[in-house]
Amino acid sequence: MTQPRKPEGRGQTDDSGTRGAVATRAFVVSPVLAADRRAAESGTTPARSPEARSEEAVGLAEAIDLQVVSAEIIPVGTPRPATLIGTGKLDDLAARVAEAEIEVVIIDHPLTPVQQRNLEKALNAKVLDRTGLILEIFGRRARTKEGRLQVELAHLEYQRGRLVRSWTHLERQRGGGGFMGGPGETQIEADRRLLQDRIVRLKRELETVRRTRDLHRSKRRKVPFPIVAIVGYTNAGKSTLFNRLTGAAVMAEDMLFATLDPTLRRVQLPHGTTIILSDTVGFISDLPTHLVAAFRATLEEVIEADLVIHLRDISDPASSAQAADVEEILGDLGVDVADKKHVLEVWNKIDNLDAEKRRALLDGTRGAEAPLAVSAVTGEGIDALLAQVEARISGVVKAITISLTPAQMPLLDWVYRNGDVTERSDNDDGSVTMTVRATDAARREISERLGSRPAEEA
Ligand SMILES: Nc1nc2c(ncn2[C@@H]2O[C@H](COP(=O)(O)OP(=O)(O)OP(=O)(O)O)[C@@H](O)[C@H]2O)c(=O)[nH]1
Ligand SMILES: [Mg+2]
Repeated sequence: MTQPRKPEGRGQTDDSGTRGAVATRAFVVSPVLAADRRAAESGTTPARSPEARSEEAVGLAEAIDLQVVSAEIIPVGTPRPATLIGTGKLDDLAARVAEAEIEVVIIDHPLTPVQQRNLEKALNAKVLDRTGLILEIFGRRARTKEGRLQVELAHLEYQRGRLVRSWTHLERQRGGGGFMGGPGETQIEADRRLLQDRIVRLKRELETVRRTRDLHRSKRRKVPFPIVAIVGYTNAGKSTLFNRLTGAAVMAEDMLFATLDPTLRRVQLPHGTTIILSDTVGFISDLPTHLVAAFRATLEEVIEADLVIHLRDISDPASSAQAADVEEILGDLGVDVADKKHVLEVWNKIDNLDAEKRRALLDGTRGAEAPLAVSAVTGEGIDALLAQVEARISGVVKAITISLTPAQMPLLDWVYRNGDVTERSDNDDGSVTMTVRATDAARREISERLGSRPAEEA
């Protein structure tokens, strides 16, 4: 068995309980199944080491202010259906849980409801699996009404999935004389209906909130500025970069899922192009599917973005596994990650690398197609990033020259609001000729409204 490890870094919790209230003491247990290990070693996807996974689980636990007393990796040969972990290891764990006065045990592996219940009994502590933990974090972070509703919905869907599973399980057990003494079939049916009712009600409420937001969005969409969305694994430095580029003060913390609700800000690029920059929720491996689905609507900023910045923490040893996870989720959202014109990969935290690694990395990033390397903290590479973003966006924003006849003057105000007017001359015949910089969408609309195809400039 692996040595219990005292986690370092990140610690916003300590023994003295700096937050006044006494922190809840927790163990983080990462079961490593022999089958999972073999799959990882056969290497179809970039693998994370069990240590990296464990460290991430500690970060997740700390994100809900648990005081992680110990983190350990437990190899599991054959998973036990009742408890996942074998009896000997479980007894050993239970003794240490009691001794260290642990209230919560995080098991970084999916648990069936039965396993969760049995483990709670055996350990005499609350047990949360990875999905439960992530849902917990999201529940705490949600700020907007929509965010809260989305998390609640994901929670209910998660519960429903588990109810169904345990129900099937019990049905299989029927006649076998009561297995775990769980709720009876009718009770579960009733629970399920109750859940279903709440899900339906919640979805309706969410729909109302979304309609209002869509209204705001379509108003914003008329604004001629292209949207650039920063996405990436949780803790990659998205908010730090966002703050650096916008001068805003969005919460950037060494904490997983510091950002939940998307934040938008207007930014002016060096050559005058204005963009709307969006900071979004971080991604994580094994992100519960309910959660991805629930956040789909908020992630529409990403789906609709004119440019997606995929920010990676290149100093994290798990960086390539994280990038693979992010690309998978982006793909699920309908973003074509292979389209390098649309998705710009940026390597962050280069200040964290030692000189040798850094040189090796930067030598590899010289080519035109190579990712940009930056440090959101020191500001290194940021000018090059801005130039790159502007170059990409200039393909989206183009200048057009239009003329409004005196009869079309009522449209003048609209043009000003929907484009960036860079030149204007008022002609003797009462018409107005102007040069307008506008996005693809806005240009289309201008030509529709004017009933003519405006001349496009380079
Ligand atoms: N050394 C170094 N640290 C950085 C850099 N960029 C961000 N960080 C740190 O990384 C941690 C996470 O930064 P955030 O900006 O909150 O990351 P995020 O991607 O927004 O995270 P979530 O919102 O939780 O998904 C913070 O402690 C930052 O100070 C960088 O370029 N170099
Ligand atoms: Mg953030």
